Amino acid sequence: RSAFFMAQLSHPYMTTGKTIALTRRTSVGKVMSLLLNMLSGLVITFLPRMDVLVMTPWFAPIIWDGTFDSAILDAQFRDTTIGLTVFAIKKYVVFLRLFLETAEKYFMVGHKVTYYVFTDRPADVPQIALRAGRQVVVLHVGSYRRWQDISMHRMEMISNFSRQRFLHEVDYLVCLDVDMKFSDHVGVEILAPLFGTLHPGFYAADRQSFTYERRPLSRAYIPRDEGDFYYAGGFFGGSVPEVYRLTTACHQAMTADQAQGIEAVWHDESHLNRYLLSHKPSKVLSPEYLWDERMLQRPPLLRKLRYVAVPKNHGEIRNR
Ligand SMILES: CC(=O)N[C@H]1[C@@H](OP(=O)(O)OP(=O)(O)OC[C@H]2O[C@@H](n3ccc(=O)[nH]c3=O)[C@H](O)[C@@H]2O)O[C@H](CO)[C@H](O)[C@@H]1O
Ligand SMILES: [Mn+2]
Repeated sequence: RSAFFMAQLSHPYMTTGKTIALTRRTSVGKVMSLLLNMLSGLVITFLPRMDVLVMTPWFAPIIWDGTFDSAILDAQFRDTTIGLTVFAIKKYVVFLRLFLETAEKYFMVGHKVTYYVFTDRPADVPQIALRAGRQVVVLHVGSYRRWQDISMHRMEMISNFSRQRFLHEVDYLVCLDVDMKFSDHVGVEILAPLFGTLHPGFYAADRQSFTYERRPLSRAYIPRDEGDFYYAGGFFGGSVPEVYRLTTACHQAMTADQAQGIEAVWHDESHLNRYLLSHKPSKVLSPEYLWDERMLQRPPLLRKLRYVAVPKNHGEIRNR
């Protein structure tokens, strides 16, 4: 698009008599549309995205297609090892194959990756052909009866394993839901000391309508007049020390809530939102990085769907 614009600028008919001949034969509308076309070329060249917010009020980039150059970033992160944490407890092991197969196609291609698969069913972890420099580490963990407890205890397990081994094994952690698949590039553009992802249901909503925990008794409480974004529980991460701090704090807050007999409305996601309000992420990922095609119509500003929900039958899969 920018090359096309440059060609137009330097084309002789812009400055010769041909221009006059051209305008005479065309309507005002056509001239206007030519001008608009030039203007949009200019906008696309110098302001890659005019249709979306590309920076938070604390100067953290918001990652949308068109805002980054993978060749530059891949060179910057050449010697980086990325750990991906994913939980497949009880019936959720069925999601692992598609998750891992699509991750091999799209996640951090060309970089060193360790998949940390937390499961109570190690025998059910599928064997997947991996690219060079990538490995699967199966971590045998316990289970809980309620799906909410499994979801929440991910914070505790990531915290514990961060201290025991992730700190010594990888540079960054990317913490993901398993009931999802990759469908486009997810690379080092996401990496930062601390990052969260805009929840696809709320990226265009105002803070009053965010589904934060609203009861002051909970440690996840956020009043109506506070809040930057509504972040999704299914995609966050950062450097290992930062993820260690985040998961430890969220686990402590959930333990304190439990002692008060209260459970935050959206469990770990509510606590993640509370944490990221007082610890501003250094990068924010757009909903390209977490989308649900069954729940939402894809708007034109969403040029890529990089990581999308896999439909699941809640009755069949949860609490089993
Ligand atoms: C996409 C997204 O933002 N998802 C969040 C959303 O719900 P979801 O509806 O996406 O929650 P979910 O059913 O996917 O559970 C969260 C995750 O816990 C794991 N799991 C859960 C149950 C089980 O029996 N076995 C098992 O392994 C699994 O990795 C799963 O992906 O809200 C949850 C809290 O309410 C979490 O914050 C999720 O991260
Ligand atoms: Mn999920």
